[in-house]
Amino acid sequence: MDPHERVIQHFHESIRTKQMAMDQLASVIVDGARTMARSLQQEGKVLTCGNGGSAADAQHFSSELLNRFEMERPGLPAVALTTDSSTLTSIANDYAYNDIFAKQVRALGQSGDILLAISTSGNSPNVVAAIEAAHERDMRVVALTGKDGGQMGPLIAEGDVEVRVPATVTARIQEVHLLVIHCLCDLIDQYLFNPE
Ligand SMILES: O=C(CO)[C@@H](O)[C@H](O)[C@H](O)[C@H](O)COP(=O)(O)O
Ligand SMILES: [Zn+2]
Repeated sequence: MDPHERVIQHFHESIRTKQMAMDQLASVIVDGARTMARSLQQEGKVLTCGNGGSAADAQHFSSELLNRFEMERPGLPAVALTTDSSTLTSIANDYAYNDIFAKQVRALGQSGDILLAISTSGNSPNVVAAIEAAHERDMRVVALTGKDGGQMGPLIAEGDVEVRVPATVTARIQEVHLLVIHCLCDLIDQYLFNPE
């Protein structure tokens, strides 16, 4: 094992995946940002969820909305459903781990809100359940997925947007998800605060 070579290989694969994603995903990312901006313009909010690295991504996105991305502007309403350990542990303890996001979506979600659902496999049962809960609440879903979209793919309904990264390795998919999140933040700011 040559560690230097392995690092170079990670960079090469990340660059290649981002290039493929750029070619395939630019317009669907624009759709996702437009869907979110429209909701925010109409007093909606964004709820975010995911597991592991995707939980970090969910929090990353919500903090950039609540505070700011690159532009000076008022905070925007977003809630990461991954952060309240009392709520997460009580739902997991009293009901099931699979319900940790769905129960929060049913409590906080209102018609016209957005769920940003992040899963590299599309198969995390708690994220799948959150999408079902969001649809019950008449919310739209912006899903960041990868691989074959997993169980989340078929749940994408009219008005929802799925950004499916064309890759199978979790780390590569996550690296693109972060870039997509920054594109969404930038476009939301443009739609809301710099319209033509
Ligand atoms: O960050 C990583 C791997 O790079 C892990 O923490 C990863 O996010 C976790 O294994 C997740 O549970 C994977 O869930 P998902 O992306 O399939 O929904
Ligand atoms: Zn990771």
